[in-house]
Amino acid sequence: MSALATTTIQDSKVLHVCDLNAWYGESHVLHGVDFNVSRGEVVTLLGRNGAGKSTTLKAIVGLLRTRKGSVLIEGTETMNLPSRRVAGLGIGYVPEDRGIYATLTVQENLMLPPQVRPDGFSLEQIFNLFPNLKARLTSYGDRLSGGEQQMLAMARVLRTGAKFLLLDEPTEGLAPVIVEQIGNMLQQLKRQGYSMLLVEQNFEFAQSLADRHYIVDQGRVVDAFTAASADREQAKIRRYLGV
Ligand SMILES: Nc1ncnc2c1ncn2[C@@H]1O[C@H](COP(=O)(O)OP(=O)(O)OP(=O)(O)O)[C@@H](O)[C@H]1O
Repeated sequence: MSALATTTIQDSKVLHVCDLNAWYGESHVLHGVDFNVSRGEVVTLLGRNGAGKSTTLKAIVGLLRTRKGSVLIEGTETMNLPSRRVAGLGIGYVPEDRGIYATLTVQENLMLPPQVRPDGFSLEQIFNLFPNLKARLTSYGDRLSGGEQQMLAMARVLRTGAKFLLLDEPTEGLAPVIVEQIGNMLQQLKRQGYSMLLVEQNFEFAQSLADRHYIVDQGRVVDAFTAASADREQAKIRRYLGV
């Protein structure tokens, strides 16, 4: 067996990405991305449109398979694992489009993905965290507001037992009051020990949650900030984001 297939390292990192390259067809989009997430941490990937943030998430979970480099999840090298095995390591991905099935009800959408760990959220825990979903249980996916779809998408991965969440722009297109609700829910999950990798355009939202931030530009990580240094260097970060 190759060294890659058998690598398992015990440390406090839930994610260790090293020299990640990825392609869409001939188009080389990620050029050696390096970063990590420790257990219980909330880490953001910030950057301008087209910088490569969503592509980084897709390459990590194996939805984009034309890739090279190393992605250790919970110490296990995943580059040669099928997506099903990657999910089994306890990683839950919420894509930018939220992936809600329009012709299935809220309950059917919730129950669709298989449980990957025994200690996923029960329906009761889901309704405690997302009370709106209880009232909408029999509504079809296409009848939900953007905020309800985002909550359903998050609830669905929590039910699977995933403890490490990859969230692609969870606040995109949502009203400020809903953004605040989603921020509160993510804070609760953080207090419960969930690790999160968050792609965000909304720096204020990212700042309210994250322990650390990475700046992605042209398919590379070009800078990194702790929460404290991000407070001091807001002007520099805004320049990176072009805002
Ligand atoms: N399916 C695809 N096929 C070809 N090129 C793509 C595809 N998806 C994204 N790209 C290109 O890859 C590059 C990185 O895109 P990516 O979506 O990762 O950026 P991003 O940082 O997430 O920004 P955004 O917020 O705009 O999605 C961009 O140049 C984009 O045009």
